[in-house]
Amino acid sequence: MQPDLLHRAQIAQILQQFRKCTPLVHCMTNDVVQTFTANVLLALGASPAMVIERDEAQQFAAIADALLINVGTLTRDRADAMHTAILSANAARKPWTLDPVAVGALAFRSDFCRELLALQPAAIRGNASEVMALGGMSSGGRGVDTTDTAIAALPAAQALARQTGAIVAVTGEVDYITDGFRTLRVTGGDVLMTRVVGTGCALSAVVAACCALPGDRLYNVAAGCAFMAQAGSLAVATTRGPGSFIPAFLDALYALHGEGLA
Ligand SMILES: Nc1ncnc2c1ncn2[C@@H]1O[C@H](COP(=O)(O)OP(=O)(O)OP(=O)(O)O)[C@@H](O)[C@H]1O
Ligand SMILES: Cc1ncsc1CCO
Ligand SMILES: [Mg+2]
Repeated sequence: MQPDLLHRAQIAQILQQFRKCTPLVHCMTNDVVQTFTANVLLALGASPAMVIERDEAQQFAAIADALLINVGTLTRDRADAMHTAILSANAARKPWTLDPVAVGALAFRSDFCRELLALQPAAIRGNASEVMALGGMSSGGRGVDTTDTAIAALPAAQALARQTGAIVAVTGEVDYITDGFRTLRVTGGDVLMTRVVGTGCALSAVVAACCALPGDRLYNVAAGCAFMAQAGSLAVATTRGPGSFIPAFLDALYALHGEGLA
C-alpha cells in the first residue's frame, strides 16, 4: 500500500501557521550551506540565527524555538558545542532536528550521530543512504550524496523512528515522512535540486522550524518537505540550470501560497 499523500488544504494550513509563528531557528550547520539555509528560512517566514560557540549555543538553544544540528563539516569543537546545545534544548523542552550528513562512511561523524540518537531528536532528515546508514542497514552513500532511493530506505526510516521517537524524513525523488507507525509521502521537486548544494541541508532547517509548530508533528514535518518540493517544481519552470535555479527557488518559497500544493 502506498503511504498517504498530504492534502493541499493541510499543507496550506500548516504554511499559514508557519508564517504566523515565525519560528526562531538556532542553526548549527555546515560551512557550505550557511547563507543558503538562512535565506530559505527567511523566504518562508522563519527567523534563522547561526550561533556556534559552545557557551553561546548553550544559552541560545534554550531561547530559540527550535535547534538544527547538521554534521556536514563537523570538528571536535563543533561536536562538543552541538552536544551542549542539545542538552540545553532538551532541558528547555525545545525540539531539535538532526541532519546526519555523510553518515556511514566516516567514523567520527557516524559515532557522534549514533550517540545523539539517545538524546530524543524531534526529527531526523536525511537522504536515503544517510538514513540507511544511521539505521545500521548500509555503509552510507558517496560522500554527501545518496546512492540509494528513498523507498529503499523507508524500512530503515520506520525502524529509526520507532527506535528514537523522532519523525524521520527520508528525501529523494519522493520524500517519505514517518513516525514509525504512520507514513506520509510528498511528491514534486526536481532533479535540479540535487545539482545545487544545500537543498537537503536547508530542508532540514525547515523541518526543524516545523517541529516548533503546534499540532501533529508528522504532518508538520511532511508539510515542510512539501514547501520545498513545491518551490522546486515552480522554480525549474523558469530556470535553465543550477545558477538561475537558486534565486528562482528563493522567490518561489517566498511566493508560496496554499493553492497548487500537493
Ligand atoms: N530526483 C529528484 N526529483 C525531485 N526532487 C528531488 C530529487 N532528489 C532530491 N529532491 C528534492 O531535493 C531536496 C533535497 O533532498 P536530497 O535527498 O537531495 O537531500 P541531500 O542529499 O541531503 O542534499 P544536500 O546534502 O545537498 O543538502 C528535497 O526537497 C527532495 O525532495
Ligand atoms: C558538499 C558538502 N560537504 C560537506 S557538507 C556539504 C553540503 C552538502 O551536504
Ligand atoms: Mg544532505
